[in-house]
Amino acid sequence: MRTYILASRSPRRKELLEEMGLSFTVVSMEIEEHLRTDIDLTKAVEQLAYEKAEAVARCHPDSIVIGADTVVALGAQVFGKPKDEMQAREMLRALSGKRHQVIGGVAVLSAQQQVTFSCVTNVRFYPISETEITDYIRSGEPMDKAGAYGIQGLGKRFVEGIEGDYFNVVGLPVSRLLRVLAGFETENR
Ligand SMILES: Cc1cn([C@H]2C[C@H](O)[C@@H](COP(=O)(O)OP(=O)(O)OP(=O)(O)O)O2)c(=O)[nH]c1=O
Repeated sequence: MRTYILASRSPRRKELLEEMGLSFTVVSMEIEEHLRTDIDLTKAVEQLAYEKAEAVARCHPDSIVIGADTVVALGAQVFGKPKDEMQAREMLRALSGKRHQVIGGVAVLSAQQQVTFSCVTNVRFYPISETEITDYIRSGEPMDKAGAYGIQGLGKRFVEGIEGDYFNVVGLPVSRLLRVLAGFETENR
């Protein structure tokens, strides 16, 4: 039986996988996250997930390594994690009253097999006032999250509606991932 490694520092991804009863360790490598703009956005996000997983898989060839990446797309604009509070404010202003896509890329790698996939969830925000934005930034919640919000936290107050996988927004499309992992299990038998 192979061991699983989650190649991510995200506490949300760890929690989501733990809730599913998967036994795994966390090993993450610092990689330079560069989102390609010459390919389709979903493919570029998958590629980042792949790079995160591959950096760890190289040192752990006997494990099944899971990498993930999440970005927020508003038309042609793509938001990762805000660099500072000013950028968080700009992202929240842009998302206010609009519908955006949360794109999650996932890569699962073993020595024998590599699967990458992406998941898109539509999220619509109510209009958000400057005061709400200021209060929200003061909470500290936006700073380590793509699009500067956390749907699972105080950020839920902005959400008018959602279409698609909620858990993809939180950081990991767990149900699809478990199905992919089941394929790796079969391969191991
Ligand atoms: C939109 C949204 C994102 N997020 C989080 C999920 C991810 O942790 C983060 C996006 O940043 P990522 O760069 O995808 O991941 P990370 O830096 O947290 O972790 P690692 O690269 O080590 O895997 O935003 C939420 O927690 N809630 C939300 O509603």
